[in-house]
Amino acid sequence: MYIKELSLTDFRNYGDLDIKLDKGINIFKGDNAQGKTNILEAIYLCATARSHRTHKEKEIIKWGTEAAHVRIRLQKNYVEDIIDFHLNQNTKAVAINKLPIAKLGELFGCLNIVMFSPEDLQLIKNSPKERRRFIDIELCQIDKMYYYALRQYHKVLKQRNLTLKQYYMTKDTSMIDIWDIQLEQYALDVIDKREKFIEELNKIANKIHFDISGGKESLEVIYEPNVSATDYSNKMLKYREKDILYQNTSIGPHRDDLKFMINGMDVKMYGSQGQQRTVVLSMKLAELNIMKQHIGENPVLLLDDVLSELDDHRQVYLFKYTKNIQTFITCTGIEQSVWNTQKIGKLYYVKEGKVISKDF
Ligand SMILES: Nc1ncnc2c1ncn2[C@@H]1O[C@H](COP(=O)(O)OP(=O)(O)OP(=O)(O)O)[C@@H](O)[C@H]1O
Repeated sequence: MYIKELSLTDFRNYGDLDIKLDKGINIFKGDNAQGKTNILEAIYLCATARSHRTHKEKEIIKWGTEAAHVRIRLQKNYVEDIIDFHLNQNTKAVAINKLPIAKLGELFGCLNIVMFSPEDLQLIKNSPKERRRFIDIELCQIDKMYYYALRQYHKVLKQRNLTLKQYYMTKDTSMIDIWDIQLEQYALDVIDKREKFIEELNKIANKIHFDISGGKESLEVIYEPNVSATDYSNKMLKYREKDILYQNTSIGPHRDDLKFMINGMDVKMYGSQGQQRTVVLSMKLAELNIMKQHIGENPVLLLDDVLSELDDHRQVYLFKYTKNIQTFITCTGIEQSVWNTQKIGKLYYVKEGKVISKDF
């Protein structure tokens, strides 16, 4: 799939923007704080209904205006889709082909993206939350049932935690029992789907990593569920007293993690910075590959200021695996390796929320 056209209205530092995009590589070049990442954020919003960098979505509305709007015209294998994302002070609304969707989850799978930014390079060192986010963003895009299970899981979890907080007044466990029955069904679904996904990811990331490391390193991606599906109900009962005491649910997939091993060594503890970066690159490329297999066409790749963080060798691999994929690159300067090895489709100069394009 590829994005043919992007229009922004009162989005971040853009008033009105309407740009046509290339099927191949689109580069957005400009100094810091000019609006390059804002473009990728708009695309990300149309894929996930969320911003990749803020939970306070009202921040995206251009200062001094009332509402922000993004429109994407998307070409898929056989059809053209239009995605409209609208945000005002009170509501967020999405329409696909001019028909408003009732639930934001319906958007998942319409535009598939993989984003790679310098923060991702910290994936291994960062908190488990970031690693869960990595799994969730990918899985939600390829499996709508996962999205619903995860959403329901978090909704019920919130209710259970609220009930735990009220326990000291009510001394009633019947409500906790009710939440536990519901929670179990969603938890097991989430664990099962994560398990299968990591198994697939592991196989592909291993091959890619082996290739990038010149056959020297064997990567293993290990799913570390906080609790296995078979132990789930027993552990929930066992930890209930503790949960009541701490007023929080201590067991479940909201505490899952991932572990990375190279030739049997824990990368988080012992890996060099270079090894950690290569693992993340392998993971991202595996992510692209899995998405392609599941949706039957290439997703769109967003590279936010990440090229300058990758050495020539890693850049070569990145581009080797992303041929024929529509790619958006933001940068302050263009790496020589890109000029030398890549056919650039369009180059955009970004300055103070204005964009000037140059065709190749
Ligand atoms: N709601 C908003 N209204 C108007 N301008 C905004 C809003 N939110 C952010 N900006 C402006 O957008 C600019 C930042 O844009 P962006 O994050 O895309 O920068 P960038 O070009 O990617 O920079 P860098 O290279 O530093 O990452 C800043 O000038 C900021 O003041």
